[in-house]
Amino acid sequence: MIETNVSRRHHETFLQVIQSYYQLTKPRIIPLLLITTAGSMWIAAQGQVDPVLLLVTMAGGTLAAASAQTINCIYDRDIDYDMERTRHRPMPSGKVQPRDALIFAIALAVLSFTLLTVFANLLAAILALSGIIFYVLVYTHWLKRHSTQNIVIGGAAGAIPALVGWAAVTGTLSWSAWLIFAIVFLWTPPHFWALALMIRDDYAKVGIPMLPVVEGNQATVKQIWYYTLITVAATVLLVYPLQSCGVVYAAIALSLGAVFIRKSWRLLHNPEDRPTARELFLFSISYMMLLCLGMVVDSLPLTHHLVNAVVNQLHLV
Ligand code: HEM
Ligand SMILES: CC(C)=CCC/C(C)=C/CC/C(C)=C/COP(=O)(O)OP(=O)(O)O
Repeated sequence: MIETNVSRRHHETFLQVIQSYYQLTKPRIIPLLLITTAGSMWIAAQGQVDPVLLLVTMAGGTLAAASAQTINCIYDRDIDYDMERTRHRPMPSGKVQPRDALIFAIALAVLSFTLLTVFANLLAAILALSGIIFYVLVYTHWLKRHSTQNIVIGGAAGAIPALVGWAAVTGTLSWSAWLIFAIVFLWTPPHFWALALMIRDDYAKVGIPMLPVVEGNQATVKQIWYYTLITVAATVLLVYPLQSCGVVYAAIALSLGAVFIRKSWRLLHNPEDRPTARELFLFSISYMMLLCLGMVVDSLPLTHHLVNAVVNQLHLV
């Protein structure tokens, strides 16, 4: 009986340790990063992605993002302790020691690099590694605590998974790859600043110079508005002049863009309204997810057949 209790306690502790390491990787953000990788892979492969390559690239991307986030958790443990939203993360709550977390992060990065080099290619591996380095050095160390433009420039790290996907399929980077990168890059300010408007006080408390803290809500919603317009305009360039996507993607991108612009417009006229900011933040996630799924669906051979059939029918009429 006593033995059973002891082994149950060991079991619980083991599960808690696993859970703490899992939390260090900020796992809720990773699926969307992978969806941008997938969108890019499908366009690059013209709708026919090798399932093994897909699996390897997703795994490599996951490991790289997890490594980057873990190092960010180590570095930011001081401010994470002071903010309500982040106080219960494994580092500030003392569940994982910095040294152990660092070993974990390095192991993840090495695994990611090896996996991508062996089963995808060196360019994909180098890009993923540069994503980690950029996120840690440029965003976390250099900009986050020092500039209102922290997430604009730092946001480039979050756009790198799209490049990884393209590189994994083709071994090179093309204009379309850079355009998908640009779409995620330009989308990041509306995504993050909408959230920053909601949790401005938390950032102010720890002295992080997020735009709403330093320049106020009015200036922030104006910036969100401009970035929203440029993001939507950028999504169209994949159709024309790059011709990497067709009508199905165009319809999806324009419909999503219209909603994104409408919500951003509402925030522009209600800069102090938290529910409006929250709505835009939540929509930004659906927007990126559906846009990338639109890229995938558009690129499928079946979609091309259907579109051609419809066009032929229209010609006959
Ligand atoms: C520098 C750029 C970025 C910053 C500063 C940022 C910041 C944040 C923050 C602070 C949250 C709230 C998370 C929480 O409550 O713990 C969040 C949520 C989220 N972010 Fe971002 N983000 C950035 C870029 C991205 C990118 C590139 C993606 C994916 C393409 C992304 C996907 C998400 C998702 C899916 C959520 C919701 C997670 C949930 O359900 O809780 N973010 N972001
Ligand atoms: C290819 C590759 C490895 C890319 C990795 C890039 C990456 C991890 C991007 C995510 C960006 C992000 C969610 C930042 C959170 O900001 P924060 O850490 O300031 O948020 P917090 O206030 O919640 O700590």
